[in-house]
Amino acid sequence: MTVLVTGGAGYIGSHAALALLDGGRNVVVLDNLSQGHRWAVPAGAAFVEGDCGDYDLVRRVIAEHEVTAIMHFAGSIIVPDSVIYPLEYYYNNTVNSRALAQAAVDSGIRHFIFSSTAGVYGEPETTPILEDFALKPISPYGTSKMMTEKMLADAAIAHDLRYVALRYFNVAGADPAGRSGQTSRKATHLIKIASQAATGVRPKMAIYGEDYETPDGTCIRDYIHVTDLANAHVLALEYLEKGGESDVMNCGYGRGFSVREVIDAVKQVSGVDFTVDLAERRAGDPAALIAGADRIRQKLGWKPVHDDLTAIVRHALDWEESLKGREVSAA
Ligand SMILES: NC(=O)c1ccc[n+]([C@@H]2O[C@H](COP(=O)([O-])OP(=O)(O)OC[C@H]3O[C@@H](n4cnc5c(N)ncnc54)[C@H](O)[C@@H]3O)[C@@H](O)[C@H]2O)c1
Ligand SMILES: O=c1ccn([C@@H]2O[C@H](COP(=O)(O)OP(=O)(O)O[C@H]3O[C@H](CO)[C@H](O)[C@H](O)[C@H]3O)[C@@H](O)[C@H]2O)c(=O)[nH]1
Repeated sequence: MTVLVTGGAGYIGSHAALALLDGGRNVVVLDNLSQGHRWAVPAGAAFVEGDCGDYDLVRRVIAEHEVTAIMHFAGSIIVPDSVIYPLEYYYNNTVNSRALAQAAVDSGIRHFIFSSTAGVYGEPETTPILEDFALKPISPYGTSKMMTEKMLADAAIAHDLRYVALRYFNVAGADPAGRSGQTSRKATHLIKIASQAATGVRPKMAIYGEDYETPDGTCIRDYIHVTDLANAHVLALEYLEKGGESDVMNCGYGRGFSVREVIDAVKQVSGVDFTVDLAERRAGDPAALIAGADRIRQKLGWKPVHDDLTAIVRHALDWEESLKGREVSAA
């Protein structure tokens, strides 16, 4: 019994692989290393370099490793890039997911966990955001994920496959034991950028807009620690194995912090007063995104243990320091 983790050389997938291994499961990682790093694959996991959209390869990996479940993290993740290169995003996130799902169904895989995003909701009129809100993505990235969710829903009706799509809010932090963290070659996420500014990897950073309708004028997001998120995946798999129905679930804590509060926390924890410029609003940023987070707690019994901005920032900073000297571009 082995779990196939696509994208397990990347940020969230490597943490999920660690959580699975910590729980005593066998893991095989399939990653094409387009963004991830071979060294980020946890030591106890088998590794296959290749594409999750390669149907024959996936069938072979499933057979050779006796895979019984799939966690699908592989994908392209940068929202503004998806606006510039939409067809590449639909290819990597939707077309390749279709091939993976086909290989899963044809191989008799019955349990599938999918990395979705709060981006499927677009700009909701009210917050917190519940799972049954209308899906109105405003980027090709969000649409590519929504399409994969729909494919899985239809496949689950037609075939002996059940799935959980986890809609992540803002993922941040790093493994508390320092075994993995955010290593993406092209950093865009706020806590990663601020950690790079605090550790001298970048000279300064900017706040994208201070004129939103929020208490301090900057955007509010629901930051979830990557280790709590990884554990949610393990619980989602156990839920399916116990016979749970296919479902979609938000992954967030149900509270938010503003961009300014996050930057203040990074400055406070690091003790570094790095330069912060004020820049124009970034296109497509909703003012506030907070998860309605009851469903995942009720259905999976998920109990987060790192719901603490200081801890999230501390772990992100520790990871950023540990990256110095490794082969990772800061761009
Ligand atoms: N980071 C976030 O805040 C966030 C938020 C919502 C959803 N997600 C989703 O979570 C998943 C993981 O994101 P991440 O932050 O760990 O990104 P990441 O870039 O660190 O990891 C993605 C991994 O997938 C690999 N990959 C990409 N395309 C592949 C393919 N076709 N075949 C095999 N491997 C491939 C990359 O090499 C990389 O190792 C993605 O699907 C992303 O859309 C992330
Ligand atoms: O250098 C920076 C980077 C970010 N921000 C701001 O910080 C906030 C958070 O931005 P991120 O880029 O960290 O995250 P997003 O909210 O844009 O998007 C992330 O969270 C979404 C859900 O909330 C989706 O899950 C999406 O896939 C994921 O990338 C935004 O207001 C952004 O404008 C800055 O001010 N300066």
